[in-house]
Amino acid sequence: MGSRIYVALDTPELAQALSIAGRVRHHVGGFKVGLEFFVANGAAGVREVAALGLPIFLDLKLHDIPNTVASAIQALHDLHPAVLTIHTAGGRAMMEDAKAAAPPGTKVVGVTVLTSLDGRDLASIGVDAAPSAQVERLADLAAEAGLDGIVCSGAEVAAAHARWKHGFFVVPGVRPAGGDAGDQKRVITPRAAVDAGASILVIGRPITKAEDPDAAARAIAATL
Ligand SMILES: O=C(O)c1cc(=O)[nH]c(=O)n1[C@@H]1O[C@H](COP(=O)(O)O)[C@@H](O)[C@H]1O
Repeated sequence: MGSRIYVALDTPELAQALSIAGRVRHHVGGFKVGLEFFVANGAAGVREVAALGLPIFLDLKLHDIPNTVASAIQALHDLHPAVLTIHTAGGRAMMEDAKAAAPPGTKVVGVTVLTSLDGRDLASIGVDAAPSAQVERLADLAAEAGLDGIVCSGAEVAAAHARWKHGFFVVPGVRPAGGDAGDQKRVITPRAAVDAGASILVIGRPITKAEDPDAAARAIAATL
């Protein structure tokens, strides 16, 4: 299989996204474009990144009533992303309708507990569970709803994988040993994430903010 590394092109600047993508493309498995890129550049921008020839992970983290989420996914149909995100917190009916609305071949994955949150953050929004327990609960719900997999931190992926053998597990919050966590609270090294069962790794700043993004991507790939 190709590299498990998806680079998060987190910028609203199309030229900058294309420049980084072009530099790293031989050492990564795909490109993730998220909210800031999509708001600024829309579907046309996504097509330009897709033209580089690697799979696209469209990270819109949709979270709304079922009809609105399903309609938004239908409106994205001709982009055919390899991976598309929604929030599991939208509930079972929303997840079912999202999956039904997605193009065949698109993996619809549900974000569980954002990697920028810890147990105290969950308590502050009224979730009386540790991140690990909450991820397991939401993973079960995502599997029941027919999603393809989930997004979770490296700390939870082994337990989630044990419960859901054929699930697709996306792990962000990935930092090479000693790397700056920034706003991430639940981080893991690339190697440990793969060993724990990650299907793909989402890596942004450790590659995109490096002086030489291609060298950074190569160095991370060499640890896998
Ligand atoms: O769905 C995601 O990709 C995601 C989920 C999550 O829980 N945490 C998380 O960081 N992400 C994304 O993963 C990327 C992480 O970027 P870096 O922290 O720069 O590596 C960003 O694009 C986030 O939007």
